[in-house]
Amino acid sequence: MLLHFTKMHGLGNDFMVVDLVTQRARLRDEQIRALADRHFGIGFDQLLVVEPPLDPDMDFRYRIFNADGSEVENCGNGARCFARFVRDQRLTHKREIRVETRGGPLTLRSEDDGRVSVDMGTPRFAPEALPFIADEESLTHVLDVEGECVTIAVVSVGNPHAVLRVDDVDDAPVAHLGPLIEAHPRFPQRVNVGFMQIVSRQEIRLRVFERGSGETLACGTGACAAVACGIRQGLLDSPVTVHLRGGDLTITWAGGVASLLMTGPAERVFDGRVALS
Ligand SMILES: N[C@H](CCC[C@H](N)C(=O)O)C(=O)O
Repeated sequence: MLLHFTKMHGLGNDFMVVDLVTQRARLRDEQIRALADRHFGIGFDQLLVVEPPLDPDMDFRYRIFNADGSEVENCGNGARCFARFVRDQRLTHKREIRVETRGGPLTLRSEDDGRVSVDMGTPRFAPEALPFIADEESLTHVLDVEGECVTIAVVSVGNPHAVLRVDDVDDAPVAHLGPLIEAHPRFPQRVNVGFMQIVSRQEIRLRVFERGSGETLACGTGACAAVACGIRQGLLDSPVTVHLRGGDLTITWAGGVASLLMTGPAERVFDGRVALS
């Protein structure tokens, strides 16, 4: 079968987006991994799948698969591209849609200036929310990484994140510590790893080694996670500008049970068709 898809990106975090509302297809893990390959396939950080909702109160089901084929709970940059895609494809005319994900419901709003605002829900710091193996909830935790003691903060924004502070993201040990923390045994379902440099109380620089995809140019849930941890530790004041390698996001959070709000761009690159074996 020929599968129609659209290649999109949010600040260089790139996606293959597939409409399975008007198309019928089942994608197996090995097919997703093959399509993710940047040399022998299409190449993407995540595959985003649009499906009819299971809950009639929702507009769509939003499924997310990493480059390694693992299905995950949330994808912030992808949510903005999802919102643009369903309107471009005339699957909805609504400006504001509610979508169901494995990590819970999201509200996506397409703004007049072409950007998309996403209500990312309430951050959860309890270790069991990630899951993360720890004796108690704490502002930070010390992780033994091959004999090196690494101080991290942990948070779930639907998907799990560990956030480290670094003096300068440009020489942060992303390639070394990223995979070691991603697969650390205290994270039974692995974890996304953020390296945060605090520039001021309302500005950070951030690099993210993503679970199942490696370092990406930007990570929306990673930006939300870093800001939530920084505000909770009294280091940041909302709203925060997050400088990622692919561009900037604005993250707002009033604390407590308030939602994290993210606003940023969503770009289409090309449409294509791929033969599924
Ligand atoms: N790039 C996505 C994050 C994907 C999360 C995925 N790497 C996971 O395993 O949770 C974002 O913009 O939020």
